[in-house]
Amino acid sequence: MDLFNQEIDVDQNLLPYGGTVNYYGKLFTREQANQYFHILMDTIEWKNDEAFIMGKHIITKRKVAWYGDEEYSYTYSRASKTALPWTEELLALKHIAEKETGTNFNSCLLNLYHSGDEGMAYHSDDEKALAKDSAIASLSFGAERKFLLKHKQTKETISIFLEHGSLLVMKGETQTNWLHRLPPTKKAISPRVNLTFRTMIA
Ligand SMILES: O=C(O)CCC(=O)C(=O)O
Ligand SMILES: [Fe+2]
Repeated sequence: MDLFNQEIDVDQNLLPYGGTVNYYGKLFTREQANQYFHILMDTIEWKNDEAFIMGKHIITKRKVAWYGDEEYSYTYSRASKTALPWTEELLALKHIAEKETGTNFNSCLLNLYHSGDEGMAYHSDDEKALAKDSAIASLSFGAERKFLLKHKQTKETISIFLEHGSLLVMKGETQTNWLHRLPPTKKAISPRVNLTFRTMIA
């Protein structure tokens, strides 16, 4: 699959300690990635995200969607969602992520950032409903954005550029020891779609 990224060592751990993050680079040609981007924009049931933060009901500009094998319920910041059944393209992308990583996934959380104004604050994907220390495969389409990881104790920060049509994997103890965020940026004005394939405990 990695015909375009012969220079990328997918086994290289980008974290110095406390977890494993591998960047696979671009899995698709520009044309294929453009096609997936447009299909996802058009076919996914995008909704503004809701959360309760410090007692306040927040509605984000960023849109989200949640798909899975079953009608999993996913709760964070006291707002819950029920997984929708896979679309044809999501299932195809899930199979590609599974083949690349050698891991099976049963659900996918999608994010749509309309522009560089929208991002995601530091968090770990360590909810109880997720299998502990399971791999998370993150596919990106659209605007290239910076992705940051910060160690919870040492505060050491790692920066990765997520390209159009690329795959990033976080696994092992990454969610236990590291936070991650997608910072807003003045540079990217075009939209970005991100898919994170996950394993929910049935
Ligand atoms: O958009 C991204 O690359 C990160 C998304 C993310 O961290 C999440 O959905 O939990
Ligand atoms: Fe996350």
